[in-house]
Amino acid sequence: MQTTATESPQAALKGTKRLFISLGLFSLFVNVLMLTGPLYMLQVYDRVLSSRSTATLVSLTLLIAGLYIIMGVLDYARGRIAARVGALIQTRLDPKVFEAGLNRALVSGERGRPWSGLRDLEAVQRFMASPVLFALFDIPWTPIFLFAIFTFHPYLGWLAVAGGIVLVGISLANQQMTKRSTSEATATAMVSDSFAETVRQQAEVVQGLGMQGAVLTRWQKNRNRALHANLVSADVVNQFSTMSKTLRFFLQSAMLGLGAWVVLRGEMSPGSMIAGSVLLGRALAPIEQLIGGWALVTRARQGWTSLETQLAKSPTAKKHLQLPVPKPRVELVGVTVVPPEQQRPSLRAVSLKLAPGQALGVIGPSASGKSTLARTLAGIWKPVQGSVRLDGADIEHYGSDLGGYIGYLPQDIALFDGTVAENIARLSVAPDPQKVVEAAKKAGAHEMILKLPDGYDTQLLVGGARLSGGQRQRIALARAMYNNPALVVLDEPNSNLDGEGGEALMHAIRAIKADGRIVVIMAHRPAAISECDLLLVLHEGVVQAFGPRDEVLREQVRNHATIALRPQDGGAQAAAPKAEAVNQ
Ligand SMILES: Nc1ncnc2c1ncn2[C@@H]1O[C@H](COP(=O)(O)OP(=O)(O)OP(=O)(O)O)[C@@H](O)[C@H]1O
Repeated sequence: MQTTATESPQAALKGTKRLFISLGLFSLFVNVLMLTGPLYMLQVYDRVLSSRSTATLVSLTLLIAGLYIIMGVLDYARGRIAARVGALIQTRLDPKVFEAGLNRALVSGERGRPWSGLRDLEAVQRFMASPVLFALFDIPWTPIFLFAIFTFHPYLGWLAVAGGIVLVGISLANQQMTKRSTSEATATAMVSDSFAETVRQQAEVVQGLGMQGAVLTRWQKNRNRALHANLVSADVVNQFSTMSKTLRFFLQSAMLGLGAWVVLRGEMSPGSMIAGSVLLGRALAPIEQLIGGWALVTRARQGWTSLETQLAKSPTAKKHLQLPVPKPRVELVGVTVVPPEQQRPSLRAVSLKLAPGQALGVIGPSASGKSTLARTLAGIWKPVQGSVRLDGADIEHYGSDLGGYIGYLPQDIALFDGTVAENIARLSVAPDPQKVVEAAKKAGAHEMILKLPDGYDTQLLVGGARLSGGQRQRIALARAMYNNPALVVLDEPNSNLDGEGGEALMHAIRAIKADGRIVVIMAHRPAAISECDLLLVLHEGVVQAFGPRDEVLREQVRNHATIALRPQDGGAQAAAPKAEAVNQ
């Protein structure tokens, strides 16, 4: 059976039909073999006891022992098959669900929201591996067992049918009453878990600002709601489970009682009386099992539906013809960008061209669109209008290869669980040591990394070294430089750097330029643009100026001086000559 990744839950079921048919066949044999118990009793009571033949008893017992062994093997086999179908579905859907989680996180508004994808999938897998699934396969046999009871005596048959109807009623009521509490328990547990995770990640802020009490109260609110919903659901399930169990016990005794009465009337043998009672137990067992495991069924069903919606919403990466490795030429043509889930563009009609070996500095006040431009250049946000071109091709046409051609250093740096080398190599399975060291050297981080406890093999995050903000930023810079990307985008690269780190950054920018590649630096601090040839000034998402750095700076200073010197009631003209003078 292929384990290739699929795009939807339905597609994940492809090819499993045969496995489900074999589950049905195994269940058929298991259920047929279940008849051996009642048949054995029938024989023992009606034949052995009356004939007093020990030989018949021994041979019957040996026969039934063999049949029970076969039944056990078949039951075990169907359990294995079902668990593997569950695992197969999970393996097939895992990549798509994981990707859907990533896509969802890219939509800013969704980033902090709890996401249930992987848990939904696990719920489906758990259900497939549970005996509750077999209750569904066994239920079709209930009418057959009931029919067998009818063959003993219609009275017994009717009693069994009545009992069955009451149990089905109980199971439907159970289903109805646990639906709401189960989904509430799932949703609130997710919210509280996700809050706990955020708090754990921000433990230092929580400690530093004395927020422990407040976060605990907030977390407990949802936690308790989940607990309450779980309790309600467990109580209901327990209540119905007990009802059904008691009813079944009673029915089995009632069956014996009714059977005895029928035997006394001479209308049935004593063996049928016992066999009828056992058959009744078998007929009702799947219903009882379903009632007990209903929470699992509901959760799996919710998970399946939720996966269908989530995966349908998550865009599928288009297949692209693989383009050649791009040369470092970048062009923005009328690029307008609206951040995800926002209405207003944060970048409007930006056009510019960058040639190999050029460094562009982007400046502007807070919220002027610098990070938006960085994300757009890195292909994270797509323009609603215009296009970003790398070596003449729209960056979208590079598909998933794009990341390899671009180096991106975001404002919020995240390193991953792994060694320094693995982090620099962007978590590739087999990092190329030469390329790792080359990137670190170009980023001016090599010496700093060598001083770490295990150098490039220093473990980061889980159980590993705690790095300073500057060290993290320098490793992230090396990661952006890995494999010599045609375009390197640095969003506030010097926010955490000291003098040495700042010098390393300048070294990195010079290295990119010397290689004839392109670097774009979003900057707040003037030091970061000292190596830039070009400067772009953004204001409220609009280009205010673009051109050679010194020209743009001069223009900016002139404008600034013009505004600063402009009399409140006068015009710019009056101050202009003075501004000129300022520039000279
Ligand atoms: N993740 C996001 N989701 C939605 N809107 C965003 C997001 N990031 C930024 N914006 C919006 O885009 C606009 C431009 O923000 P951007 O981060 O690009 O500015 P910036 O110039 O980088 O600011 P700063 O210098 O403070 O980092 C802002 O109005 C902001 O509300």
